[in-house]
Amino acid sequence: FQRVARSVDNWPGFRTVFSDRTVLFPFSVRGLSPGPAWTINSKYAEFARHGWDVITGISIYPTPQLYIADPTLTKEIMGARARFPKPTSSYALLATFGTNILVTEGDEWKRQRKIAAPAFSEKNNRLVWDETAKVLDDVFQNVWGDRDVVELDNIMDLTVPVTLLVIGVAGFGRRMSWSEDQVAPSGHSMTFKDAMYEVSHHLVLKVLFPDWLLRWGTPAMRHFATAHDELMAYLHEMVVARRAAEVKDERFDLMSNLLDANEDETDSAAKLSDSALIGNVFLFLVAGYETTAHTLAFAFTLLALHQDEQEAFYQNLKSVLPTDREPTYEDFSSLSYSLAVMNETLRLFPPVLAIPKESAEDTAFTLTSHTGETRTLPVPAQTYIALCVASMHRNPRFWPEPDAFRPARFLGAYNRDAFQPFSGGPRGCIGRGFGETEGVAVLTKIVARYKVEVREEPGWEGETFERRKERLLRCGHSLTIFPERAPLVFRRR
Ligand code: HEM
Repeated sequence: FQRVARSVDNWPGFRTVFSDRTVLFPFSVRGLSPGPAWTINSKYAEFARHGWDVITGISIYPTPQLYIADPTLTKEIMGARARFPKPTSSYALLATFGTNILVTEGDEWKRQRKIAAPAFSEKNNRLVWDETAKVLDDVFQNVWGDRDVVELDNIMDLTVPVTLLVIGVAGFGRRMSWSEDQVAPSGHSMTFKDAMYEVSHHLVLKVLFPDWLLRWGTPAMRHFATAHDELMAYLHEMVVARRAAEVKDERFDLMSNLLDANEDETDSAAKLSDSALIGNVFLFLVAGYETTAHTLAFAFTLLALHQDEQEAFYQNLKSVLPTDREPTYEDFSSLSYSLAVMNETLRLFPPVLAIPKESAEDTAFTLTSHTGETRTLPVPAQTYIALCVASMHRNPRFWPEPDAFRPARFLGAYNRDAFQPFSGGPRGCIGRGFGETEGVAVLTKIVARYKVEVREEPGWEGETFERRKERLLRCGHSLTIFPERAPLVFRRR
């Protein structure tokens, strides 16, 4: 412990038994562990307390950890892939369906990214918009019908199914409707939607328990094991069906694009194996819906809490779409307010709280403290580095009133390096366009039609605004963070 602390020159930070990465101790207990979600729970406070935008973590791990909330250093590390590669073990649980672009590094990552990148094309973004619009029209007409007031026990009951339906069709060419997909098709014991939801929400079980225990354990474990098998079977079927299709009609969903790019690869050594194809398809599925579903859930909750901000957003939508015309993909560039609402939500609640990197070699950073002191921090090889975007997004040096919800701050100039919900550099999010297109389409179409409010519930009368905000925005944590329970009302305008 002393040796590890000395290796980083006793730089201030956490001194705990467990680190925030210890899966078997995922709690925040003073002196024992900061807990896995400390960056969102304490926001910027730990950095403010120590007076530096870089702090350390010394624990039972044999190597130190660095936590960074400084934009310039964050950008430098994201841009230098060879010096600061990804510790691929951090994402071991996302490799359970096969190797993929997120869990690889070096030449293997390059090979996979080359084949995966063309899938995220402009044509795919257009498809995302059109399909999102269709899913929402189905909800408006067939699920909410002519009701003027729709009450939801939890906003996730809307955003999760919508984003699953969108990734189903724009990711895999599998069109489903809200009500049709309630019954499992023959040969399956679970619907695709349910299998996907269960697996991504409880993926951590796969790391904690061996397969035999999952199959014979508690009902919850067995349910997870079944969902895992079902999802694997669905993914195989989808790849096989697409391969076997006699006529390959022009399709722009991610999976078709990925399979086409793999078949077009002339260098057979560069082609992806079946396992890598399934692994990437699974990754697109998880990365493609959960991040966006959770961001939209926070966005609607924030809009419901901040009626004045919602009104400003709505007035802007009326000016962009004056004749109550339905928005189309061509409107995307005019819908900068919708993107600003999404960005402000991503600033306050970035789904990926911290981006993991490690130092490939011994190096050092020269840093300046909040009081102007300059010091050099030695960084030994194999130091684990967490780019704490959730804390950086609340750093008051770059974000005035950092805890306030103010979408308009994204309409003017802002420090782009201090806003990294999608990471950046060569390993930045490949699905950013997909996520932004879907997010803007959902926010625009719903807020143009419905006013969103917090549902009044018995037992909470007389609650202060601060208390209500705290209750509705309390975070749960699966692969990404989400609002634990936010009951909202959608009122027809
Ligand atoms: C709000 C939406 C989204 C957010 C905030 C987000 C965030 C991120 C972040 C932070 C990373 C970097 C992770 C790391 O380096 O450890 C990442 C990578 C990735 N994302 Fe996203 N993402 C979003 C939507 C999507 C969507 C819709 C897809 C696909 C349909 C997607 C696919 C991927 C893939 C494949 C990678 C790995 C890229 C690589 O390592 O080369 N993401 N995303």
